[in-house]
Amino acid sequence: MLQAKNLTKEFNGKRVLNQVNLSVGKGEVYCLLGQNGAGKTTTINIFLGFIEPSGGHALINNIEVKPNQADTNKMIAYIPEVVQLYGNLSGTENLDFFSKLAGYTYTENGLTAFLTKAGLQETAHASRLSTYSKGMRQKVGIAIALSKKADVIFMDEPTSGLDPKATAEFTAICQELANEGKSIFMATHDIFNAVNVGTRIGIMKEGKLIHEVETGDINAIQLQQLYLETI
Ligand SMILES: Nc1ncnc2c1ncn2[C@@H]1O[C@H](COP(=O)(O)OP(=O)(O)OP(=O)(O)O)[C@@H](O)[C@H]1O
Repeated sequence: MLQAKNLTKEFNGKRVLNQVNLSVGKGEVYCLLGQNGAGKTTTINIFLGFIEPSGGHALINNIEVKPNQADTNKMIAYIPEVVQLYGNLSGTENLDFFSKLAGYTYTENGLTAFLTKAGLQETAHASRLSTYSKGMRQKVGIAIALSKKADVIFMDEPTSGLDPKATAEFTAICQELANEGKSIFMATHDIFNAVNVGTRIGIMKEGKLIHEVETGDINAIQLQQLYLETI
């Protein structure tokens, strides 16, 4: 579903991604760890078509990603650390707006179903976004991803600043999405959550993917040790 082949990026002659190879299949959750500046967001930005690689290939469903390319853009969704929504619109109205922007129109019931599936309690659907917590905003972000029928969901530090309950809810939703066949690619600093939600974990250092481990093979303490030895 998602593949990086020798992905390389330079900014002003400085190499920030160096021959990165990775793949995320249907139903997999890939968690990418690495220090600040390791290259995690740059990797995501190439897949989102925000920036062009200097070398190598980024593929979604075997189609090469190019900036502003509708083909791959319609297969993906992006959930940033803080989901940007309209504060004076409700959850339902935001979802209606953003799903229409992606070319989909749903009935009120359809919108409600996406929000509920994303874990947003029904009493909040009609409330203005300005009253939502960070975790609730992310649920609207997930509902938008579902409404776009995205195959691949990119997330950048999605659990940063979430309380443990919101993190656990978020993890459960990610697992459900993966069970339904979505591919999830997540940049994170949260080692514990990576072990909980990930099927595979990558550790990046200075633009290179140094380690890849299957989560079945490692616990959080071991992963923390490997991370500290690596970075
Ligand atoms: N537009 C840009 N122009 C120049 N340098 C950039 C640009 N974007 C990123 N970089 C540099 O590329 C490197 C990788 O940055 P990136 O944001 O991908 O790291 P990261 O692993 O996501 O870090 P963080 O955990 O802080 O989000 C850093 O040295 C950063 O300064």
